[in-house]
Amino acid sequence: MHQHILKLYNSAMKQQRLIIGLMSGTSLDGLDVALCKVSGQGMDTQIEVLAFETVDYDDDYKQKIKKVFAERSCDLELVTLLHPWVGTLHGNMVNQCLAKWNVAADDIDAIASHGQTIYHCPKSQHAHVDFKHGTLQIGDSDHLAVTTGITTIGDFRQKHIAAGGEGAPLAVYGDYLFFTSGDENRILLNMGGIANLTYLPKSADASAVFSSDIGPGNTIMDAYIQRHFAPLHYDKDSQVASQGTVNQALLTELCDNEFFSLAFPKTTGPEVFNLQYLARAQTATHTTELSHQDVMATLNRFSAQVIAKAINDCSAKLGGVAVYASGGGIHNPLLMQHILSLCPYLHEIKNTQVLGIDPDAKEAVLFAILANECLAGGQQRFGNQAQGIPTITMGKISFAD
Ligand SMILES: Nc1ncnc2c1ncn2[C@@H]1O[C@H](COP(=O)(O)OP(=O)(O)OP(=O)(O)O)[C@@H](O)[C@H]1O
Ligand SMILES: CC(=O)N[C@H]1[C@@H]2OC[C@@H](O2)[C@@H](O)[C@@H]1O[C@H](C)C(=O)O
Repeated sequence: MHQHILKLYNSAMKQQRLIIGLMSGTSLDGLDVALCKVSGQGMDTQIEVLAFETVDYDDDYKQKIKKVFAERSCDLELVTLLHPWVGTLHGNMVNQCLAKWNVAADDIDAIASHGQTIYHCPKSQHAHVDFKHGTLQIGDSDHLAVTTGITTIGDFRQKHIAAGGEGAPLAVYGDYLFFTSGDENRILLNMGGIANLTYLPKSADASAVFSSDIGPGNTIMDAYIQRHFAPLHYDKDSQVASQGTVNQALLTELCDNEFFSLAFPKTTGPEVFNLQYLARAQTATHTTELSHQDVMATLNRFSAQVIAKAINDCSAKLGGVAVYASGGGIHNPLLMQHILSLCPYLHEIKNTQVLGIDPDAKEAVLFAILANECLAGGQQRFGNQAQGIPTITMGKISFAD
């Protein structure tokens, strides 16, 4: 037997595994690195986050990725070069975290790497009749494995598409295994660049569970701030949006997109919700002269409105519901205030910290759970295919040498 297969077998047989979950999201703010102690599998999965760090990207990374990110036309040579470059960079960032945490690479069973999405095009968002869903993450796992010396499981989304899903969101797999509660109906809400939610009835009925993207979380707000308030990357503590007034005509136009009338589950990305989307809405409503503060106030309300509508649609099915939020949007006070005001039956929106998971680490942890399933799971049946949750093992395995 090859030594790597033997080591994998031994990892799979352990009571507890150390898995590093990595997420590099659509906001391009940094690489989320979560060192997780994982035991069990399926509905018995237990996770403890031993250490978490967001390793910030420098301007060089952001500039390079932005040249290809969500672009229909771009330099194919650059894409080819970025694929190994991002993998090696992520590997170096993991090494940096391990040194800081004083943890040896040999003690880690696996890295679970999401990679960097550069283009996402579900069937609903492209016009090619010959093609179905597609999504592309760069940062090849072989480069991470060789750079860190740690077996790396990556490229999770392709199997989802191969098995009939749209490639996203994958949150449902981890959310269902880890956050389902027999005591209450739950919505797990993540507000990153794109917002998504997972619907978890307390019945734990797998056929009723689903995850769906909702629409923009921070992505258009971030892009607007980067365009008009550089070098700021985002509207820290809603400082800009709080100074403006919502423009109702623009808000109505922004909400007028067929994505919002598609049934759950569905997926989207910054390929649709971007500055061009905003510019078209401003032109249509003759609001191109609005102040930056008013535009930001309107964008903030827009995100809140689509998120609140999704929560309201789910809670109408679930009855009483508790919402647990994660992702950078929880740090945007105006956004949180708007969402609460649009869901009057909610007394509060908690965050996943009360369930034991740092809300900024949650997506990285989800990929650690997927890697754990790849290694030691595989017995869990998920809900029905129609809900976009095929029962599959995700992730490709890269060895260190
Ligand atoms: N203090 C803050 N005030 C306002 N917004 C904030 C604050 N901190 C973080 N954010 C927002 O959160 C964003 C980062 O969120 P997060 O890291 O969850 O996104 P992501 O994981 O890259 O996206 P996705 O989940 O779509 O892949 C920032 O770009 C910013 O918009
Ligand atoms: C294609 C892609 O990378 N999508 C991300 C993005 O960020 C949030 C939302 O859009 C979600 O669909 C997904 O990530 C999470 C982790 C998911 O798959 O559940």
